Amino acid sequence: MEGLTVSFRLPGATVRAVGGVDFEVRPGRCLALVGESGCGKSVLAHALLGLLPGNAEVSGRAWLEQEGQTLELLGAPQAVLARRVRGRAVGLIPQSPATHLTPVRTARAQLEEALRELGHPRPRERADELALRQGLRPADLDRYPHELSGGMAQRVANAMALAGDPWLVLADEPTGGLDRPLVDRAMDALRELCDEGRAVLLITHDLRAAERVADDLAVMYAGRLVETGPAARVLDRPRHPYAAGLVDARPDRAFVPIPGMPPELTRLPDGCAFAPRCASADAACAVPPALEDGVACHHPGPHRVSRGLPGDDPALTGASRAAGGPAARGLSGRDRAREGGREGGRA
Ligand SMILES: Nc1ncnc2c1ncn2[C@@H]1O[C@H](COP(=O)(O)OP(=O)(O)OP(=O)(O)O)[C@@H](O)[C@H]1O
Ligand code: NI
Repeated sequence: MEGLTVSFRLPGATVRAVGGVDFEVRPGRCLALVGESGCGKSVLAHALLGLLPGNAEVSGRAWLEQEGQTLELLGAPQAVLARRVRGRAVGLIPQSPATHLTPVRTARAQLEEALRELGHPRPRERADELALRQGLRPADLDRYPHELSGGMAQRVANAMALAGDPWLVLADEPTGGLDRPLVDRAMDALRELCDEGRAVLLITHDLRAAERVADDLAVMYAGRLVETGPAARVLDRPRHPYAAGLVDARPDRAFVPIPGMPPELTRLPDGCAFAPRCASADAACAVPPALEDGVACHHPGPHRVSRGLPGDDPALTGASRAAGGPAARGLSGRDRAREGGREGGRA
């Protein structure tokens, strides 16, 4: 994706929801896009699939490269997006799953219909398989949407997104309404998708969930990326003051909110959008910083961040503490690399 920009025209104002975002998601990898509510994460995902309303102006380029074929998504006609992209090459796990299910038909009817439309030969068996993979019992699919808890509706939506065997999965807050064990399970399911060779873009507020699954992290603020890099590095040693603030705001870390509020997207400051909330801001910040070497800041850290809740073993991260320490976990390759790196650092 290069220079993805989205503005919404409103009477008397323009909302600049996404302001020139570049990134890449590769097969077998998970990129987590994190940032506060309203920073443009869902708009970005919807732009890729041609799902924005008529008052949206989109510019930039986004190439979907699959099996030697390249499709530029932002300029693609709706018919092409409908036939080749949505639900097929790209699966979207929507942010409010319950609103995407029809109330008058069972989850199974809707999932099997999606599978039939995709030409699946055995929709019933495949629906059961998709349900089991999400930790649902096949019988749960026979419920109507109002009979599903929020967490179950979420898992039905996840199953629907995977029905077409997508190559790229856009998971927009796929853990809404799930408690921690189910969040962990949902993240492990995303990890499996990566390990099968799919690309995953995870959109989340939940840094602990991101830490569990993501290879790479992109931190978004007021429609722009402020820091990108390997997830473990960004979470351990963030360089942008906003990224450091997000880490310290984690409920399983210092739990200190970032002071102030994000700017209005109709009246963005001329310089760095984070400057009004930033302890390091000075005159240099009147000029908007470009993203260079993975950070968009005139005074990049490394910043010291909290390692755990007060009184906890500071050597353990939140995720490893919850799981009983690194040794207690079945570590993924990414985790092993990270833990290995840490051991290496100590030695
Ligand atoms: N159709 C629209 N018209 C005008 N503004 C819009 C429209 N859709 C979204 N916006 C604005 O774009 C901005 C980004 O919204 P978006 O939904 O992408 O945020 P988000 O990062 O996904 O937040 P959350 O974490 O709460 O889901 C918000 O300020 C929102 O109000
Ligand atoms: Ni959103």
